[in-house]
Amino acid sequence: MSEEEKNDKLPATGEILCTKRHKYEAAKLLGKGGFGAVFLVKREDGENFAMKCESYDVKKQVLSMDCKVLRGTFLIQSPHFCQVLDRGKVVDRFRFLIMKLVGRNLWDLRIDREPPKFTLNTSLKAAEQCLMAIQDLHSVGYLHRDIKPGNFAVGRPEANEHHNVFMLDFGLCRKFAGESTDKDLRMPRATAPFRGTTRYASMAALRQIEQSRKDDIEAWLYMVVEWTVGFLPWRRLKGQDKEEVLRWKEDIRTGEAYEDFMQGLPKRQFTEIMRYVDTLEYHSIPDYDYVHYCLQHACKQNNCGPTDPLDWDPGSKYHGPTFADREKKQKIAIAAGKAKDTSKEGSKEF
Ligand SMILES: Nc1ncnc2c1ncn2[C@@H]1O[C@H](COP(=O)(O)OP(=O)(O)OP(=O)(O)O)[C@@H](O)[C@H]1O
Repeated sequence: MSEEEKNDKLPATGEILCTKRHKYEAAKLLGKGGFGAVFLVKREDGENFAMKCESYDVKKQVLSMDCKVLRGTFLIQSPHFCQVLDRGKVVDRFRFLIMKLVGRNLWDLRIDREPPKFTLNTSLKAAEQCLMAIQDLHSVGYLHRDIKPGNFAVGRPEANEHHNVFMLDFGLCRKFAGESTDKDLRMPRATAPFRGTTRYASMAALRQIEQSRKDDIEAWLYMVVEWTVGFLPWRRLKGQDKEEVLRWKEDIRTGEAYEDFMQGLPKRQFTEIMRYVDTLEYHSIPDYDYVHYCLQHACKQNNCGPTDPLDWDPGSKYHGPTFADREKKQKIAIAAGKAKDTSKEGSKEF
């Protein structure tokens, strides 16, 4: 099937899509995949949203996974996920969901810089938010399995959300908690087909071993290193070069390759994170607080202040969500007896 045939079922710019509640006009294509696309849409009241659509031709439906995951993260009121506001379908063509519109993704934001890297302050602050997003996703029982900079975006400046990082694209998510009432961890499969992006994939994923929470953290680490240094040593290798990328990832753990890899990074804290991640096993519950503590330590050692500005908003004090805010909010909610301590759910029950 040609690209055109694959996509001719998707909406055209200017097309009007109706749900039971609203009408939306497809205004602009924001991103396109094999059997799906994301559009900027305008609601009849003039408000802008993002519409993610999936063609009926798709072999494996993933839009329902986006929905399930985003319902879970909405229930815990995580600030790192877009709320789904509406959904619908155009029979025989595509299904769609309407969600909060966010801004630029963290791949594009880095690539546009000269040299293409973030300041250490920005890398560490974005790293903290992405870690919280991963922790929230795990707390509702899902693994992401495709942690990469293109799957994180900042909010829109018009909405004053550009200090907030959002996680996107749940098409490769997998529920790691069993369906039984005691929420046991699912049994790992003997081998698991590769899911993810070679450049950021964990060593276990590249070896086709069933992924678990630690693998999202390992991928997060490669992403943060790329932001900070501007590249990863295996940047020239392609998606199909899995064995070579795996060899690189093994090599950077010792000797000369380790020393080179740590160039330009807060060496002590990044070594601690890498060594810590390497101690984790399939069943391990990552100690997110410990990883966060290492990031905080890296900030302090390098004079990155809590309100130092982000690279994409150099004129304003940083006001994005932090670990400290989250703990404060939880304490207030728990004290008021209004909320369950869901952030720790993963660690207690799974
Ligand atoms: N809520 C949103 N607001 C604005 N832009 C978005 C939103 N969701 C996704 N996008 C943009 O559309 C692109 C594709 O989105 P997403 O990753 O969810 O879809 P996909 O079809 O699975 O894409 P891919 O195959 O590239 O991962 C993203 O990189 C992002 O730039």
